[in-house]
Amino acid sequence: MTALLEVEHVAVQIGGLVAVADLSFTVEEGQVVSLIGPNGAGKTTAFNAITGYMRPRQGRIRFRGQDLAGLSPERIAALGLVRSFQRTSIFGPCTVFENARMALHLRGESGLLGALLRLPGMRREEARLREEAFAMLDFVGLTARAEVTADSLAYGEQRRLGIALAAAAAPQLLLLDEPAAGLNPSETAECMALIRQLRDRGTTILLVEHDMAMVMRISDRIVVLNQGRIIADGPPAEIREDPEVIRAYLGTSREVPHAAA
Ligand SMILES: Nc1ncnc2c1ncn2[C@@H]1O[C@H](COP(=O)(O)OP(=O)(O)OP(=O)(O)O)[C@@H](O)[C@H]1O
Repeated sequence: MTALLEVEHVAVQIGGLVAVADLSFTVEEGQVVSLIGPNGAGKTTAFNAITGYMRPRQGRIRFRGQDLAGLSPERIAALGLVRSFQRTSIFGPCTVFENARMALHLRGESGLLGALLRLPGMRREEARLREEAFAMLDFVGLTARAEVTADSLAYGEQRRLGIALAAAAAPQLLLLDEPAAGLNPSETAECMALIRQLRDRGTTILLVEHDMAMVMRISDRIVVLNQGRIIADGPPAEIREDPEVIRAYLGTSREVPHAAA
């Protein structure tokens, strides 16, 4: 069976610097795959290449068998490959509910313009979107916060809303860039539960994350990058014991870190 995402010998250059030297890995449908590595390893660059924000100098990226070369980020998102950003894409002055509803509109089913003009038939559509927006907020545990402005949410709540907004597009593959960054342990646990729920609903997840405890617990597979190259690819139990991974993270020390980096 073809993998959902196939990355083959991808290299990305930024100015004179080779940010990703030779990257090959696959993501199978239904899995949570984590891309990890020390600072500057090339993880964000890999995300940028996969989602069309940067053009690889060489190599091939295929999603559901389709070559993504030359496609814009919007086109790639429309194919079902969506990313969330390290800084969330929520709109602070709007309410949490309005953010959710906007994300559903942007998914493009009803058309924002039609909704704004309140064309005939749009009322029923609007009621359906409203219901769906509340279902989405319920899914991420933010129903009670629906009417507050997004910028008054606690940090962990903002991150959950950010994931919900990316998930609103009902992507087949969701790329999450450090979803647990800055979260406390209980917020991290909530974030992890949310990722599992998304996976259980049929969304495949590719994750960049520094919190190793989370990565070890949530991943089906871990791909380890160091200086733009893959040094290991396997299940968590294998990665934890891999001598090259241990060296990359800790120099001569013995263990891959368990706590947040
Ligand atoms: N806009 C840029 N201009 C110049 N160099 C860049 C730029 N973005 C990334 N780099 C360089 O490319 C390499 C890979 O960076 P990248 O951000 O992909 O790493 P990362 O693994 O995501 O790191 P981190 O964990 O710190 O986010 C690094 O050497 C970095 O300094």
